[in-house]
Amino acid sequence: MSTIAAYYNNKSILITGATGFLGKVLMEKLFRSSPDLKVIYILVRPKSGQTLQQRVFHILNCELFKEVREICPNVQEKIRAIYADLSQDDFAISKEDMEELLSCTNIIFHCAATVRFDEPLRSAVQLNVVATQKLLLMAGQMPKLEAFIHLSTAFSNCYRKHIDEVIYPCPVEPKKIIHSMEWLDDAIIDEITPKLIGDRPNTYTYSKALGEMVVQQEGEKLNIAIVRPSIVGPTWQEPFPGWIDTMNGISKIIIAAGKGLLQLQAVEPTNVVDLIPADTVINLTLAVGWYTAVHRPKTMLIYHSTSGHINPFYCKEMGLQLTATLEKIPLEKPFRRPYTIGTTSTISKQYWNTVSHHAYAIIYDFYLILTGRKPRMTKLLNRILKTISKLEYFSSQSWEWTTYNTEMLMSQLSPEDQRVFNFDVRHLNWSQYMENYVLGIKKYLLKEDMAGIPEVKQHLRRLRNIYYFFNTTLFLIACRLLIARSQMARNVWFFIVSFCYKFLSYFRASRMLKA
Ligand SMILES: CCCCCCCCCCCCCCCCCCCCCCCCCCCC(=O)SCCNC(=O)CCNC(=O)[C@H](O)C(C)(C)COP(=O)(O)OP(=O)(O)OC[C@H]1O[C@@H](n2cnc3c(N)ncnc32)[C@H](O)[C@@H]1OP(=O)(O)O
Ligand SMILES: NC(=O)C1=CN([C@@H]2O[C@H](COP(=O)(O)OP(=O)(O)OC[C@H]3O[C@@H](n4cnc5c(N)ncnc54)[C@H](OP(=O)(O)O)[C@@H]3O)[C@@H](O)[C@H]2O)C=CC1
Repeated sequence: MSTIAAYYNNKSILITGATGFLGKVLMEKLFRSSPDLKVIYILVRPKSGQTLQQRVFHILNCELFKEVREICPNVQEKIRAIYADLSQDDFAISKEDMEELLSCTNIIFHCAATVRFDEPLRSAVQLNVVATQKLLLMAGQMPKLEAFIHLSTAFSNCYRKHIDEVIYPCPVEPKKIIHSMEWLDDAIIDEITPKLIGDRPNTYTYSKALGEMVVQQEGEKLNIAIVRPSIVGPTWQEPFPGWIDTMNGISKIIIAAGKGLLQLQAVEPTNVVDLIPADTVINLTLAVGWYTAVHRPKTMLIYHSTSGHINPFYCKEMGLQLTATLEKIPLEKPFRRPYTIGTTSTISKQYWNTVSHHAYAIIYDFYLILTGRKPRMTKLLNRILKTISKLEYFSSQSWEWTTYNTEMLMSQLSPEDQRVFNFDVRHLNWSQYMENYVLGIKKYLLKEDMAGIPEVKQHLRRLRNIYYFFNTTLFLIACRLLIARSQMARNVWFFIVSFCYKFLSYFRASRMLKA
C-alpha cells in the first residue's frame, strides 16, 4: 500500500476552504486514497440560503464524489462540518467545536482565501492574512498537530520574473498592515492601496504574499509548509479527467472564446501559460503533508506546483488547440465561430478590438433592433472585456519558477507513492488536456447537454456561411464604391478582369490542343 495513503488513515484532518474548487478535490482524494481516515473537519459558513448540512450534502452528491460514494458509503459520517466564518474575529466557532478541534486535529490544510483580484484591501487582508494568523494561533494550541500546510499562489511574488521557493519579504511588515486596517477608514485604505501593493497587480497577490510572511513568522514552532500552485485547471486524471466547477483561472477566457464573444486576448504567442491540473496540486499537497509530518524538515519548505519549466505550454499552441477543440466540442448558443488572435501590441489590440469585437456587437445589436428585440450585445461585450482586462497582467507575461523542493520530494517517494500521488507533469499531453478542459467546462460548469452538440455544429456551419456571405458582400460593396470613385481603381479592376479572361482563354486553348 502507498505510504502516504497509509499515513492519512486514522487521522483527524482539518480543512479550511473545503467548499472551494481545490478543497473539494482535496477531500475527494483523501477519502478515495485513505478511506480509513478518522474524520475530516471542515470549517464552513452558510451561503446562498443553504445550511451547512445542505452544502455538505450538495458537495457529496456532485459528480466528483461518485467513486468515493462507492468506496466509502459512510463518507457522510466522516465529515464534521463546523460552523465558522473566517472573516470574523474568533471565526464564530462555538466553544464545544473549538475544544474538539484543538484536542483532536492531526493535520491542517489551509485552503480558504478570497481569490478575487479586485477585493478591497481590507477584506483581502482580513481573510488572507488575519485569518491565517489566527489559524496558526489555533494550531499552536493543538497538542496532536503533526503538520500545517498552507496553500498560497505561485504569483504571490509576480513582480519578479524568476521566483525561487523562498519567502520574499514585503516592505511593510504584515503586523503593521493588520494594525493599520483596524483604524484606517475605507477611503484612506483605497488611497494607499496602490502604494502598498507596489509592483503587484492586485490585492490578491499582495495579501497572499503577506499571508506567507505571517506563516513564516508565526509558524516557527510548528511543522509547517507552503504549496504554491500557478494557474489551476481541471483535473488531469483523477478521479476522472476534466472536473472543473470554477470560473476562476482561465475558464472565463475559454467560455468567452467558446461563445464567440472573445477573439482577442492580450498574449504574446511565444509566452508560456503556466497551467497546472487540480489533481496534480492536490497530490503534491498531500505528499507535502506526509513529508512535513513524518520527516519534519528543520526549516519551513515552500513547494512550487508549476508546469512551465518541464512541460511548457505555449500561448500560440494553446490558442490553436483551443480553436480546434471548440470546433469539435462547441459550447451552446455561440454568437460567432470561435477564433483566437493573440497580441500584446497596443495598436494591434485596438485594431482587432474594433474590428472583431465592437463592430460585430454593434451590427448584432442593429440586427436585434431591426427584428424588434432589445439590443444587449454591446453591453455584454463591454462587461466581458472589462473582466478579461483584469486578467491581462497574467496573460501578457511569462514567469520562471524553480522547483527544487518539489523535485526533492518526488525523489523521496516510493514508486507506489509516485503512482498514487502523481504530481509529475512531464507526461501531461496538453492537447488531450485542453480537450478535457473544454468538455469539463461544458459538462460540469455550464451544465450543457452533450446530446446538443450536433445541433450546435449545424448552427456553427450556418454562422460560417453567414460570415462568408457577409465578408464577400462587404468586399464587393467596397470594390464597387472604389471603382465608381477612382480612375486608378477602375484601371486595376479592368487589368484584373482582362488578366483573368486571358488566363482562362489560354487554359481552354491548351486543353483543346492536348485533346
Ligand atoms: C483563449 C482565447 C482567447 C483568444 C486568444 C488567442 C490568442 C492566441 C494565442 C493565445 C492562446 C490563448 C491563451 C490564453 C491564455 C491566457 C493565459 C493567462 C490567463 C490569465 C488568467 C489569470 C489567472 C491568474 C492566476 C493567478 C493565480 C491564482 O492564484 S488565481 C486564484 C484564482 N483567482 C482567480 O482566478 C480570480 C480571478 N477573477 C476575478 O478576480 C474577477 O472575476 C475579476 C476581478 C477578474 C473580474 O471581476 P468582474 O466583477 O469584472 O467580473 P465577474 O464578477 O467575474 O463577472 C462580471 C459579470 O460578467 C459575467 N461574465 C464574466 N465572464 C463571462 C463570460 N465568459 N461569459 C459570459 N458572462 C461572463 C459574469 O457572469 C458576471 O455577470 P453577473 O453575475 O450577472 O454580474
Ligand atoms: N484556483 C486557482 O487557480 C488557484 C488557487 N490558489 C489558492 O488555492 C486556495 C484555494 O483556491 P480555490 O479553491 O481555487 O478557491 P475558491 O474560491 O474556489 O475557494 C475558496 C474557499 O475559501 C472559503 N472562504 C472564503 N471566505 C471565507 C470565510 N470568510 N469563511 C470561511 N470560508 C471562507 C470559501 O468558502 P465559501 O464556499 O463559503 O465561499 C471556499 O471554500 C486559495 O488559497 C488560493 O489562493 C493558488 C493558485 C491558483
